[in-house]
Amino acid sequence: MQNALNQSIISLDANSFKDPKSHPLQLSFILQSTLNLYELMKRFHQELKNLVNYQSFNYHHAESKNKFEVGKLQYYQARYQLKIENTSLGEIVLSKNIAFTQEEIHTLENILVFLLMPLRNALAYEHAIRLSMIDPLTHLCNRQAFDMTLQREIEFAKRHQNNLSLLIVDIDFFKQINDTYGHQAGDLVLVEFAERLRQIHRQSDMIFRYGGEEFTLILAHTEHKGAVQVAERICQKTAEIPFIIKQRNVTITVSIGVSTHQGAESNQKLFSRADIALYTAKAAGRNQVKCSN
Ligand SMILES: Nc1nc2c(ncn2[C@@H]2O[C@H](COP(=O)(O)OP(=O)(O)OP(=O)(O)O)[C@@H](O)[C@H]2O)c(=O)[nH]1
Repeated sequence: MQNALNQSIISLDANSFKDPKSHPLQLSFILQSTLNLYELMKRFHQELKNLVNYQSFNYHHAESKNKFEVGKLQYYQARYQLKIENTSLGEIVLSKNIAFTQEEIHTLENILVFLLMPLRNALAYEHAIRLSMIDPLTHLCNRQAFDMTLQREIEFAKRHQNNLSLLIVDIDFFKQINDTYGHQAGDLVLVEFAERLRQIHRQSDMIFRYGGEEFTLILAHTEHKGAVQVAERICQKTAEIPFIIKQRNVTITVSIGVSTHQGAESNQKLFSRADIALYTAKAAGRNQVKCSN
């Protein structure tokens, strides 16, 4: 098997550009004019396939879990770990069912060099966007991420006629916790509660800190009955296992509103129904689940 590993230093040779469309300057411009990682990989692949014959193109960046895959992996592979100084920019694997020629490897290595800086920029941009979607206290996704995810999941559910439910979970009398034990202790309760939610609901990318002491869960592929079961479990487990605050066992409860997506309903409507259900649970004495009908 042909394997070219750890090619972090690649020599530049403009003569190897056989296709006039892919002149280095033009290629550089094409790659530098996007910060979107997916778009960048798409453009790179489009340019590269004019110069090198291959059947599959695979990009993977382990740290950010980004992937771009075209075609099915074949026996003969050219594999490159992309790096700038000590920063890993991921791995590119090209493959085909006959061996790469020396000329192809040479061209490939020359063209890869143009990807490095735009790739570093795109990864940094993506990282910054991701950070802006994370709540720094609980490390759950934040409200902005929730709005985007709910929109996406509703569209997906409509297209595939899947069930989708929403839970809004609000800690009861949280102000009292702050007032009694201090704001820092209140913060620790939020962190612990977020961790408990992760344990109860394994799809942690669908749990959000909506704001303050309010959390939301998007339950994809979940009909009304299943969503109520999840909500009941959160409610029971929260009340059942006391939180340790300043070496004291403190019982904390939550109220939960549940709604299940109906027909062509908008995300605002789905959210508003769960919110009304939450309000009903609070009004009915808290520590309980209420559903929207
Ligand atoms: N410690 C801490 N407190 C927060 C944070 N965000 C919001 N809060 C507090 O959460 C409390 C919410 O209080 P309220 O809206 O009155 O609700 P509650 O006391 O939980 O009462 P109910 O929801 O009606 O059961 C306020 O005291 C906010 O200051 C945070 O990040 N950390």
